Amino acid sequence: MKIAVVGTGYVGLVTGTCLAETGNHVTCVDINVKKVEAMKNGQLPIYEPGLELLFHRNIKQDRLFFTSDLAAAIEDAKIIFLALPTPPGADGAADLSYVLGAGADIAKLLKEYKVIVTKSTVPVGTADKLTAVLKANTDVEFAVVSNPEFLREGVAVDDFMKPDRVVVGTTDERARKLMGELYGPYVRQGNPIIFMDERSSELTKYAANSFLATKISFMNEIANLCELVGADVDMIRKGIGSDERIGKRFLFSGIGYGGSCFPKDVQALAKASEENKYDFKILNAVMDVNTIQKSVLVEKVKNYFKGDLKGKKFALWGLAFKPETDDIREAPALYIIDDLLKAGATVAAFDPEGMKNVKELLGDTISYGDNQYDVLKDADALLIVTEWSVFRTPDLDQVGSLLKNKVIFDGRNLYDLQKMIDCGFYYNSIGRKIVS
Ligand SMILES: NC(=O)c1ccc[n+]([C@@H]2O[C@H](COP(=O)([O-])OP(=O)(O)OC[C@H]3O[C@@H](n4cnc5c(N)ncnc54)[C@H](O)[C@@H]3O)[C@@H](O)[C@H]2O)c1
Ligand SMILES: O=c1ccn([C@@H]2O[C@H](COP(=O)(O)OP(=O)(O)O[C@H]3O[C@H](CO)[C@@H](O)[C@H](O)[C@H]3O)[C@@H](O)[C@H]2O)c(=O)[nH]1
Repeated sequence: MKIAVVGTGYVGLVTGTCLAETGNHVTCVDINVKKVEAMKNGQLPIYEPGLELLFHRNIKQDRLFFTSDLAAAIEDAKIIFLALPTPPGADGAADLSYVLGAGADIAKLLKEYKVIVTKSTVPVGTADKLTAVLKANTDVEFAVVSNPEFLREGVAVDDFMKPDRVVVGTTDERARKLMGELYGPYVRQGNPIIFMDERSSELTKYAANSFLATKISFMNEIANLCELVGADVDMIRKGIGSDERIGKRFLFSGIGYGGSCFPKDVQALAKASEENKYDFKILNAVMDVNTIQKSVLVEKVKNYFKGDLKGKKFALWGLAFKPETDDIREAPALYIIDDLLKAGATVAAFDPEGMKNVKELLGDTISYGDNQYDVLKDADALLIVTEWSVFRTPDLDQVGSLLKNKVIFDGRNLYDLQKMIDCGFYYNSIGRKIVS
């Protein structure tokens, strides 16, 4: 099938590449001309495990194309995916200008029936708004479909190729048939394509992200309580996670959820509720807990150093908002760096993939290492911020000898408490005993 994907960010590029992988002819279009040129030259603009292989294979076999010309991209496409940004506006509501703007541009180019699919995360009622924009600009028939994306960065290719479910919101029979045909190869293991109306589909995406964010904030509150009552959050995680009704996943307490989705989507759902005169109390609590949790690690540091961080040097392991991505949008590391710098400290950081983006954002306000040990020299303490695999089993003798003090603050609970005692570290993690 001929497909167009508008927007080649984390979602658009993965969607386009994975749709080409099952034999479709996919043209990806982006307004960022430099990015398009780089992709045409075989350069992948993001780090996403497994994507490079499929990207090169599908370009080489003439199934995956890039352009900045919208008309050329959509000319023969039966389905046009919109994978455009929906950032928070000043009031927290999702900004739909990219999606609606692209809708108007597409409408003016329509010559025959096409299916226009929103992959972007959009509030309830967007399909209606998009339909109205298209109708105002064309007399040609079309269908607007909601098809939210559930991929996680770092495992995006797997999530797209083998989704837990595909949600398709449409009341148009022709569109339903085309979407079913397109997604058939991705649900061969029996995971469902769940068809529903557009509004339910749009809300499903926000409900999923908000529920997951709620799980995380809940566990962060349990962790904070654990520290007061002398319990261990990791034991509690195991204890409740083995109940199938709760489930083992997404119960890890830490330094708050980040990334380009949870913070903005929880906020957008709260805003949409407010606009509908509904006081969604849980969401406000989830956001409040997350705001507090982002400062928990630096609070621990301040307590240890009796409030005086002036002139102290801190080593940071991890900058990306989660492992296996170079994405630093709403990364807890950025909040931690900001707090440390404001307190008069200096920061030396290492991240396997996230340093390029942080350098672009922060320049030399912090220093960077070539590897994780580089940043430890003469540091007053080490802070673990992202749980990259490479940080899981460090050479603790080397860590201890490079650091000025054998002090670790761990925002991801990577290490065994007894091991840290045996190695002579002061070790302060989340929701567990402080050991030294
Ligand atoms: N990142 C994720 O993990 C993820 C997962 C599921 C859903 N989503 C949702 O998907 C949407 C896209 O997210 P993303 O992370 O891929 O965004 P992104 O910022 O990485 O990419 C957006 C791309 O769109 C391009 N663009 C902007 N305006 C354009 C236009 N008029 N025409 C063509 N291209 C244009 C930009 O240049 C950029 O390359 C958002 O609504 C997001 O909430 C994201
Ligand atoms: O037990 C956990 C799991 C995650 N996190 C944090 O939650 C954030 C989000 O993590 P994750 O969900 O793995 O990454 P994303 O790539 O942001 O994916 C989420 O957001 C996407 C965009 O909407 C959705 O498509 C995905 O289904 C949804 O998981 C990160 O800061 C994690 O550190 C925790 O603190 N504890």
